Amino acid sequence: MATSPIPSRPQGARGPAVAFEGVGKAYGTTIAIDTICATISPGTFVAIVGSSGSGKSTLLKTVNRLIEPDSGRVRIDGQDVAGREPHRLRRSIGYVFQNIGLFPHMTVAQNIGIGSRLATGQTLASDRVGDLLDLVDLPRDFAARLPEQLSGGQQQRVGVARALAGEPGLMLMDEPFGALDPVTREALGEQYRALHERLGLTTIMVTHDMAEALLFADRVWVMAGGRIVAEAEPAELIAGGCGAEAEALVAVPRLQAERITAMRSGG
Ligand SMILES: Nc1ncnc2c1ncn2[C@@H]1O[C@H](COP(=O)(O)OP(=O)(O)OP(=O)(O)O)[C@@H](O)[C@H]1O
Repeated sequence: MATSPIPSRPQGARGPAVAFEGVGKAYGTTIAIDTICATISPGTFVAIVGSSGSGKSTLLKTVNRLIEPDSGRVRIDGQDVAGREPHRLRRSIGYVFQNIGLFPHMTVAQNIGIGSRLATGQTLASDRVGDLLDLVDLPRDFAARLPEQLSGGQQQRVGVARALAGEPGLMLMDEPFGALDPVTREALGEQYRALHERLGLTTIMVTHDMAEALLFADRVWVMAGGRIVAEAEPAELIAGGCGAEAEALVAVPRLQAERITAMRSGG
C-alpha cells in the first residue's frame, strides 16, 4: 500500500498492549475458549491459527466486546474492556473481516466515513478519504464508486481503509483476505504488514493460512480445543519443537515448498 503521509497518527506511535487474563467462553456444553492467558506487547503483529472450531474468532471478538466472556478479562493498555462502553470501544479499534460487508448503496467514500458519521454526524473530509485511499493503494477517484463496481480485493482494501479511518492503534482482523485469490491475498498481506509497521499498530489476525501467519506475523498463537497450545515466533515454529498441533500446521507450507523446489530441480 502506498507511502503517502497519513496525517493523523503521530510519528513513532505504537499500538496498545493487549492482555487476556483467564478468558473463557462456553456455549452450552461447548467450550469455545478455555481460560486463555496471554499477552501482546505494544506494536506486535500476532497471528492466531488453528483448526476450524478451535476458538480463534471467539477469542478475537472478546477484544472489541462482540463476544462477552463468561470468565476472565481482556485489558487494552491495562484497561479492562468490560468497563468501556461497547460502541466507543469498537470505534477505537479497527476491525476487518472476510467479505467486509460494505454498504451496497453507499459510495466508497461514504463507506469509509461511516464510523465518523455515526460517531459525530459529520461526513469525513474528502482529503481524509483520499489519504486513506492512498494508504490502501486505491485510486482517489474510487471514492465515488459503489462497492459493486469494485473487485473483491479492492473491496477488502476499502474495508482496511474504513477500519483505519478512526485512527486506531489496534487492528483486529478475522480472515481478512480469506476470500481472495492467492496472488491478491499475498499482495494484500504484504502491504498490510507494511502498513502495520508504518502506522505503529498492534495487530491480531485470525487466519487459516499458516504460510500467511509465518510470513507476516511477529508471533504466532496456535489454538486447539479452545486453548493456546503453542506461542512462538515464526522462525521457532519452523524450527520445530512447538508441539504436535503446531507441527501439523507448519508441515503444510513446508511440504508445498519442498515439492515445488523438487519440481524446479526436476526431482
Ligand atoms: N454463537 C455460538 N453458539 C454456539 N456455539 C458457538 C457459537 N459461536 C461459536 N461456537 C462454537 O465455539 C467453538 C469455537 O468457535 P470459533 O468460531 O471461535 O472457532 P474458529 O477457530 O474461529 O473456527 P473457524 O476457523 O471455523 O472460523 C466452535 O465449536 C463453535 O461451534
